Amino acid sequence: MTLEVSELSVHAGAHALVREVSFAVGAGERVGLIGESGSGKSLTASAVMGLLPEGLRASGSAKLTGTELLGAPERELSRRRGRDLAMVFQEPMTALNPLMRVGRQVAEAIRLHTRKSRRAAHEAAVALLDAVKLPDPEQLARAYPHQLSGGQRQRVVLAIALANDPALLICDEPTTALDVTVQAQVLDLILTGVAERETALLFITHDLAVVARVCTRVLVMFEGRIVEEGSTSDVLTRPRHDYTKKLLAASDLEAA
Ligand SMILES: Nc1ncnc2c1ncn2[C@@H]1O[C@H](COP(=O)(O)OP(=O)(O)OP(=O)(O)O)[C@@H](O)[C@H]1O
Repeated sequence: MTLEVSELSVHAGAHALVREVSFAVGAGERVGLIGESGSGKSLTASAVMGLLPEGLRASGSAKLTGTELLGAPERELSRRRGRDLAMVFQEPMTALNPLMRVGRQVAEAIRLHTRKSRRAAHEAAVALLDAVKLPDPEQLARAYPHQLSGGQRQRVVLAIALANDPALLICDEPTTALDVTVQAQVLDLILTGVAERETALLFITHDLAVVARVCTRVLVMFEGRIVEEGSTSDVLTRPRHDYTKKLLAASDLEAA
């Protein structure tokens, strides 16, 4: 298993926000994490990445390719983030440096984890910008983030995330801020990117139509726990838990 999470809890003092969550994601597998706002999806992902907000504490276990992430020293975690473990969040500007040309940001992500020369890293960066279907990538590499559209920025973030062929990609609402047509293009790029690399994908969203398009398996969170899991088609057509039934009834999945 690429990612094995077992009995993961997140506490704020004595208050449990994530409660003994266990799941696994295999190489090349695409797993959705769904649930209403506040159910604990983002905190589960943050705990795995070692990026919990100040004051929150994780317990249990989260192993990436067999090595424990929880409680690992920050130096070890920052070495693994961007190399074995990459993420894409909702708002691309939080992941990009506004003062640095985008090509250089992709190249630096490569150089941080490999011994490539500056020139080789630049060439690899342009190839990655091309792979995420940015127009005229050689030229675009010289742009600053504010010169790009939201969809183009998220493509740059995806290029950075995939730059070192990570074992695991975590996406937290990566297309929620984008127009519907741009959303579909970015989802397709995520699908292609993980398929080419056999990357395990953990995909957080509250959009069930997105889950149906992207994920083969789905986990449903409610009040900090996983209350249901199964293949996407089973969960979306024959939900067992009352909460999942309500989630489906409230969604516009049939219209999508
Ligand atoms: N730093 C924090 N301190 C205390 N409580 C927090 C903190 N961050 C989040 N929480 C609480 O933890 C719970 C789970 O939050 P989380 O962000 O994981 O939910 P979510 O399912 O990702 O929701 P959303 O879809 O809105 O992002 C919420 O009740 C939230 O208010």
